[in-house]
Amino acid sequence: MTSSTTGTGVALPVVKAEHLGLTFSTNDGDVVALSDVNLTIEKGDFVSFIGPSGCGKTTFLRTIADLEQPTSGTLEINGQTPENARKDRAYGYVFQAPALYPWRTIEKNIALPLEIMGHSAQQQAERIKRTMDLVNLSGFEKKFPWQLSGGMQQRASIARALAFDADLLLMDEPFGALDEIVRDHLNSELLKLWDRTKKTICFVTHSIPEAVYLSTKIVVMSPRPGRVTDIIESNLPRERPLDIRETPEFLAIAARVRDGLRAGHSYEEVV
Ligand SMILES: Nc1ncnc2c1ncn2[C@@H]1O[C@H](COP(=O)(O)OP(=O)(O)OP(=O)(O)O)[C@@H](O)[C@H]1O
Repeated sequence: MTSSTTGTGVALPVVKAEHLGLTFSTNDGDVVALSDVNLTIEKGDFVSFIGPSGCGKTTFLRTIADLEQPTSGTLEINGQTPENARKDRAYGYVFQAPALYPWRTIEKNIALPLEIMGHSAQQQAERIKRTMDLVNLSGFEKKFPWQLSGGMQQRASIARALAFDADLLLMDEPFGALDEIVRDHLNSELLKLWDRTKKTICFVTHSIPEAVYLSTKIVVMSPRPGRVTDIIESNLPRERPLDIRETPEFLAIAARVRDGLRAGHSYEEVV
């Protein structure tokens, strides 16, 4: 893996966007998905992106993952271009829907990218065991996706993304389709996993409580064109029981996120 420190040993930001813009050319004209986005994400940050539909959250994640190409500005991942970071397997990606192959067992789903990367059977088995443990799915290796609940399937997708052993995890509304109780549970598991693995996480959400509960940094975005309207640093402790959501400190951060969304004239659209 390419070094992510400068020559002087100073850690490089994991993500650095400067004046980043992305305009899609469509038959109906140009769509400005991202405009003048400036953002630095440091190693170990848990960054949530919140904003109404169409403000460019997914596009930003996809640009980090080299699935979309910026049309202006610069974007570096560990000091590299997105293309080189992708080749370096710098990130794991978790999609909104679990996207597991129904004809493969959970362990075979996790193994697939490892097979493609040429890992030996023993390496695959080790990684499958480690990541299944991390997401509390041990014992379900031989099950098929359709034999698991929605929350368990999403945990399996997280295990698959973790199996790359990348330091950066990109998560696009991974719990959006789950009911609130399952979501609470997975949020608290994800925080523990983040704490144990020291990964950097970029997390897209529509939920203010979810963003505040999870993040060290909350990026508030606004649409037409997609831009960053506020970046809120959270001073909540790293260890967060679920009832932290009732504390004045938590509510104060949530109020600031809400204000940021209102300032972008978009609050009414956020659920
Ligand atoms: N491939 C594409 N071609 C043209 N326009 C696109 C494309 N992908 C996204 N867009 C447009 O770019 C804008 C940003 O879309 P994006 O999916 O990033 O928003 P989002 O904030 O993630 O929305 P949501 O919360 O609904 O997922 C939208 O106006 C969308 O219609």
